[in-house]
Amino acid sequence: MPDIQLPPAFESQMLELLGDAEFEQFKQAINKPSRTSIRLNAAKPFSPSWAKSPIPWSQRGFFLEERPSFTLDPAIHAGAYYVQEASSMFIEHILNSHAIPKGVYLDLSAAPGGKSTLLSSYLRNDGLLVANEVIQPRAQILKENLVKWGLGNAVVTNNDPDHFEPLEGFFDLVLVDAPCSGEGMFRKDPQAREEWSPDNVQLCSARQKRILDKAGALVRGGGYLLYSTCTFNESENEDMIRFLTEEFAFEPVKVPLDPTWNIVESSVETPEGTFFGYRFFPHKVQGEGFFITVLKRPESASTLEPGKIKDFKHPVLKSVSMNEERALDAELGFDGTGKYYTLNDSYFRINRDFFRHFEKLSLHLSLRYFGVELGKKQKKDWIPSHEWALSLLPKDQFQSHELSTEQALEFLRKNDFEIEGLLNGWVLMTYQDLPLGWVKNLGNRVNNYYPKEWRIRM
Ligand SMILES: C[S@@+](CC[C@H](N)C(=O)[O-])C[C@H]1O[C@@H](n2cnc3c(N)ncnc32)[C@H](O)[C@@H]1O
Repeated sequence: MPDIQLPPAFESQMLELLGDAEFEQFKQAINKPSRTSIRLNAAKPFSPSWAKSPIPWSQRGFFLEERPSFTLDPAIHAGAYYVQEASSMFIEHILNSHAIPKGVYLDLSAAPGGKSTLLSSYLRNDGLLVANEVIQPRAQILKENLVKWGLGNAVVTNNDPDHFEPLEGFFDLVLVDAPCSGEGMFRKDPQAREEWSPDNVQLCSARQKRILDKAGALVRGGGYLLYSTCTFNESENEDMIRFLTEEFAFEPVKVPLDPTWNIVESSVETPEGTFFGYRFFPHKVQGEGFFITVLKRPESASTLEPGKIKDFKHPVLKSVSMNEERALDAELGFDGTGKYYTLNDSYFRINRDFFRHFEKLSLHLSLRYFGVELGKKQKKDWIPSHEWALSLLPKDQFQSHELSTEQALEFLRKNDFEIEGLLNGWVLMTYQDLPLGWVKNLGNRVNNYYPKEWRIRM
């Protein structure tokens, strides 16, 4: 493979940042293939034999020896793991090392959803994640990935950062994983190299300021802002720390590092004190280029409580009466911790602890998905949704059937295939005990209900 050609202006920039000797190591590193890594979903037990080398700053992240054909592994379609670049998993270490309080989190630039699945796992039942993506088709992919992850604690929205203005001071944590010039992706992504220019860096930096100008105000008193990019230059990184501290009251947060991790800490002096950034260089860590900083809003900063909405009125969402909720819990074998809504005759469930937050959000944002969609009711029968199949919610009233790898792949291709010994009705298909979706046995034939738009084509 010929050496990767780098834009000359980028070479000068990196030489300045790293010095001669280290720049040589950097060039050598980006000419080597990147290492594939995955993060397991703790809520969906699965221990592949091929996940042996742990990523030091992550409890569930593993490097793989080679890149398998993920599409042909049914477990990935069941949400048992997510393919994620190792440096990004550092967010897990930030959350755990500071025991950052759970609550209502916002991932403002969330698609395709790697960091949202991480935040969703951290929050479990003690929080609500708003995963937002401004570009509509990307919001769809984000929804799909969170549905597969299955924790039911996320709301997917499709909004511009400007639309969040009525929610200033509402979030316990805001993550801005900003669109950037992508210098850290040069090894993996030739397009990032072709599109790079000093002018583009300045354009990205101006856009990041516009995003942060909104995002900074969304964090409640005592809450946290995480800002990250996959680029190395200071204009898109340290300059954003300066900008945030000029525009808003923030306190610095230092992240404890193990020196063997080789993550490079930078410091930024401001009138508010010394702030910190963390850089991942491919010649120092086994991951792609990444930068992240953590800032904390002072306790005295303004906070927006969700308040009590007396009569929840929404153009398309309807809340379900208490009586019907009790009946649903009894019928479905749920534990009573959920609150239900209907949308186009389909039932949705969210964690009751956060329903006030959810209702407030729903009045300001463009919802693409929330909680778990359960499906529709026809008289006494349920037409269960695919989302319910992939969620952690009980599905005890349905029979289930374990598939072999070949059968699971046929199911995921949405092909018809022979299954012996099924009772009539809805049957949950599982692979290594992980739910994959539904079939309906009509007696004379079995219909495959895997969503058409998700089917695999290999
Ligand atoms: C680095 S990617 C996010 C990756 C994602 N956080 C993950 O871990 O999977 C940046 C995202 O920002 C979105 N974006 C683009 N322009 C934006 C803007 N003006 N405001 C907010 N987000 C924007 C892009 O569509 C893209 O999905």
